[in-house]
Amino acid sequence: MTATRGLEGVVATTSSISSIIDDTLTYVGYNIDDLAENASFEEVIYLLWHRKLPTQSELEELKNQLAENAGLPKEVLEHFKMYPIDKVHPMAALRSAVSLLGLYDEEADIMNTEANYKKAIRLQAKMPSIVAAFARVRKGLEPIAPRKDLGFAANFLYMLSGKEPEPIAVEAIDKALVLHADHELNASTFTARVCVATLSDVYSGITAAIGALKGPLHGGANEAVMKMLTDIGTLENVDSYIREKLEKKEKIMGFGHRVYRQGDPRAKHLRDMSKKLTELTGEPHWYQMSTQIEEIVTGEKNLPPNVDFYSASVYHSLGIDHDLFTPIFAVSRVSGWLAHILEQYENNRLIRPRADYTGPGMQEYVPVGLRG
Ligand SMILES: CC(=O)SCCNC(=O)CCNC(=O)[C@H](O)C(C)(C)COP(=O)(O)OP(=O)(O)OC[C@H]1O[C@@H](n2cnc3c(N)ncnc32)[C@H](O)[C@@H]1OP(=O)(O)O
Ligand SMILES: O=C([O-])CC(=O)C(=O)O
Repeated sequence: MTATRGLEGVVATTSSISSIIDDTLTYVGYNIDDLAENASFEEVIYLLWHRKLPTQSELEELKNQLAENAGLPKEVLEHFKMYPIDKVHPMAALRSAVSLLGLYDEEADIMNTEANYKKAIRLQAKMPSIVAAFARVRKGLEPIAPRKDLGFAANFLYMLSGKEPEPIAVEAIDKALVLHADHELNASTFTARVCVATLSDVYSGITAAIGALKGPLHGGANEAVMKMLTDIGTLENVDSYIREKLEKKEKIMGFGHRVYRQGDPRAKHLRDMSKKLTELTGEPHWYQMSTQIEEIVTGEKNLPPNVDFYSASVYHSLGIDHDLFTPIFAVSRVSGWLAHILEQYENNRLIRPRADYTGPGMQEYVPVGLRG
């Protein structure tokens, strides 16, 4: 048995949800460029869960279901107040809150297709409410109840700030949600599938996936990119900062990808948004620094930016706290995780690979008193 490090190139399942072929990303056969330009996030959720775009009435029904289910049980809101709130990362709070939600869902362990679909709606609906509520509670502010008349992206921004968001902010968040919704068998989606393949419940699968997304080699990279931009500070510092990191063989966050070779097709949409939004906020240096970093890293290492790179300056320009960047990724990606969880249940087999053992050979047990 020979191990493939990081399971690179290993095909671990079939799936009809999204594909990456020759650096082209599609959701159910629709090119991500087409969806980013034209589809709303709610349409994408429907697409991932039903493998078809919704009719107008199907879309309205989904939007109503999401709006109806966006409220949080008071126990979850109360729980936030018990956290050491100034030390807790919002991804850890989200992970704990989703796990807690499972305790208050009477259908949590009912495993039929209908009950699982209803849980998918509830989780998708409540994720932005959790992120927004935690973001406010930690600042000593009251959580804001979701509004039924707002779309998914607008409601999220409204719950964060308490103000009706500008159309340009809604458009940017909606597009970011579309771009992050699914991505074949990435680490967090694989985690979700491994978890539920034991026939564990949906809440366990999503809790596990949030844990996997949190790491800086995956979803956590967007926050790390903003930290790097902040550390660099000025355009003049970019060159020396990046070249020094490369010389020390340190990774530049937001670059590289396990699957894409020529580049991540999502990055250009975020780059365009970053340019537009940073100009609008009067802080074009974030975009300029980012393009300068891209030039050096592609030139020196031939590594193109991934989805996390330009999303950092996009979210920053929308006034979002930097440690909420990865939770926003989760608010979107939960749609993909749920699609994969439902797909796994439909055709389940336990996921259990092997390990190439590298420890010592057979040893004789020695009682503790006789050990040297
Ligand atoms: C939504 C997402 O999850 S997108 C990915 C988000 N993560 C990041 O942006 C973190 C930075 N990027 C990385 O760490 C990697 O490119 C990953 C994790 C995305 C992919 O990792 P892998 O396919 O395992 O590649 P691996 O880490 O083995 O790197 C291969 C080589 O490229 C180099 N490399 C890869 N990414 C980078 C980077 N961002 N900066 C500098 N060098 C890099 C590695 O140092 C390694 O070089 P070596 O062969 O000389 O040792
Ligand atoms: O596919 C991956 O390995 C990581 C990624 O880009 C994503 O999850 O969006």
